[in-house]
Amino acid sequence: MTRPAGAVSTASDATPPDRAVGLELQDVGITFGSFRAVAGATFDIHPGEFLCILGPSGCGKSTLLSAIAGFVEVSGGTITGEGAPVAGRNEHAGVVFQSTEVLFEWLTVRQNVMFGPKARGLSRAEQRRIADQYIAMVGLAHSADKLPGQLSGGMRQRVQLARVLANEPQLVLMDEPFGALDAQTREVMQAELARIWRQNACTVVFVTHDIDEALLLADRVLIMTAGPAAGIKRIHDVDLPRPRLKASPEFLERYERLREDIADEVNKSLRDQGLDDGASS
Ligand SMILES: Nc1ncnc2c1ncn2[C@@H]1O[C@H](COP(=O)(O)OP(=O)(O)OP(=O)(O)O)[C@@H](O)[C@H]1O
Repeated sequence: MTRPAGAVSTASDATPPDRAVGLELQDVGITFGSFRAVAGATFDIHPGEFLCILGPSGCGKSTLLSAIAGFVEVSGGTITGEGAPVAGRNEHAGVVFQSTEVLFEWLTVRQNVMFGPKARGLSRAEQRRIADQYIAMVGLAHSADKLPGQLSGGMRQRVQLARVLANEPQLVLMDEPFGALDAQTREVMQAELARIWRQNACTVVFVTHDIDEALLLADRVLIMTAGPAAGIKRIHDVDLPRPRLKASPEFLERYERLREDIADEVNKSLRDQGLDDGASS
């Protein structure tokens, strides 16, 4: 399928899937020793939605995502899923990190992706079927027998995505997964992710620095305040039909709204770091 440059095709009319999970965060606080990273974070994650989290560098986006994943304990408030508190590792969640260092370098692409299905105790035939399905989905069928060290950065990121998706998580948590990619690979990956999200009918929470990326992908964009004690500044509904075109007047108008909203927080954060305000414009 040919798409205009910069367009990401996602289903705006996708029916909320039965299997997708939602979460409710109520007055969540996260501290590291005496340092309050996040305070008073209250918001819902809707089942089946694509939620992007934007905020100044260092404000607490990864920390919040880690708490949702259950990697970091909350020091106050609650995170609940389907009415029950999420305790410990969130079993519904698959996490995609910015770094691809989490790949097993001594295993082939296929073996990396088979890892989850194998851990779930599926038969070898089933492990391979699932792995090959997700490897094909991220466009790496021709590289299934290669080692991660033989792949480019973008291909490694796709292996990581396939490995997480092979666990068929109901909730996919992504921490700037495309941050290290060149612009062109990033666009391809954004489109691929949008397609997989639609096809797998899962809930996605996606941390990014990039307003364009958030507007291309998200149903809603959550803006965090500058830290310490970062909270939720505002949540924007992205009421744009898909596919979205970066150059369209509607897109640019939303972009400006988000940019204005985030600018104060970025400036505050830069001031706190002793950097010039002008650098953020
Ligand atoms: N394990 C930790 N121990 C102590 N402080 C931490 C720890 N993890 C994060 N922090 C602090 O919490 C704050 C939020 O960090 P976090 O990595 O969540 O920010 P971020 O918004 O994801 O940053 P970036 O945009 O630069 O990736 C920072 O001040 C950071 O130094």
